[in-house]
Amino acid sequence: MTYSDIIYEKNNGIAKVTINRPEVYNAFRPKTVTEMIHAFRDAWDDNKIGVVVLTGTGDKAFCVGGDQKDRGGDGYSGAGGLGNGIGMEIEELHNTIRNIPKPVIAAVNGYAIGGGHVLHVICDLTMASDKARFGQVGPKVGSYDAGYGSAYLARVIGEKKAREIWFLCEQYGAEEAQEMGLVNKVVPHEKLMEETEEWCNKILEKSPTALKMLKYSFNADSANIAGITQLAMGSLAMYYRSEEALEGNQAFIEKRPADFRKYYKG
Ligand SMILES: CC(C)(COP(=O)(O)OP(=O)(O)OC[C@H]1O[C@@H](n2cnc3c(N)ncnc32)[C@H](O)[C@@H]1OP(=O)(O)O)[C@@H](O)C(=O)NCCC(=O)NCCSC(=O)CCC(=O)c1ccccc1C(=O)O
Repeated sequence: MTYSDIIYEKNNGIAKVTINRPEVYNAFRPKTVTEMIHAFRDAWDDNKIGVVVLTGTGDKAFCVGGDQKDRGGDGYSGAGGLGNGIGMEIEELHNTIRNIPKPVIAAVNGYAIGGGHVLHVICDLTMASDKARFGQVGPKVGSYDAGYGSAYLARVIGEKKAREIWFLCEQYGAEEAQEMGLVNKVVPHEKLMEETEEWCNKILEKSPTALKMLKYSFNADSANIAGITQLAMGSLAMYYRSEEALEGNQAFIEKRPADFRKYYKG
């Protein structure tokens, strides 16, 4: 596969997947997601690779979720049978990052927002630049991730904080994210890749089979969330087709606040 939306590199046991759409803050479209799945599967298949790094191009954003300009009344533009009706194979990508039997490190170099935030949550470890910003925006733009994005987030940081993140849609700096257990380590922005590679090399000194079984064990305890994710993505596909969801999407594109008040009926 020739990649246009990502950069995929392999070096000394480390595979690096870089989302490469800086003009939209590394938002993903259907093609981006398909390319990411392909790259993660290659890293899975390659026995010389022991660890995968996920990051974004530039110093503005890691990833800000789905490309809102690619979304309309039928969900994202790749509409078809794959992807549970959403129009992109995001559920498959989430499961691939979860199930690849090698540690995946998110190197968060800027905004990790919306579906981009969900990606770092699913990764095994998160290394954050001191300039990184974290948050969910779904309810502001007529969207949600009620699978790993909420249920697994609550496992990671606890129910109260997870609910706050989704219900208030605020942003959190790197230090605050570390305090709530959302990231493992915060480093100076310019040292992000150096420090991430140091962790990769520490991991590569360990037994790959032990690491694989440990990842399976950690995953087993939250494996039911794969089922919740199926339901969540199926319901999201239906929600995307509603007037209420479209209002959020249109408001973002038109750079105006969404008017959701009219949907509080009674
Ligand atoms: C990321 C922001 C907080 C950055 O704000 P700011 O610094 O003020 O910069 P902006 O001027 O807003 O943005 C700069 C530039 O980037 C464009 N852009 C930003 N985000 C997106 C995007 N998601 N899609 C397309 N383009 C984007 C923006 O338009 C500007 O370009 P101009 O040409 O200058 O206009 C802020 O931008 C922000 O909040 N962005 C919205 C992010 C967003 O809506 N993400 C999707 C949320 S959906 C979700 O959270 C749950 C759903 C989910 O996870 C999911 C599940 C299944 C499939 C898909 C998704 C999914 O993520 O959509």
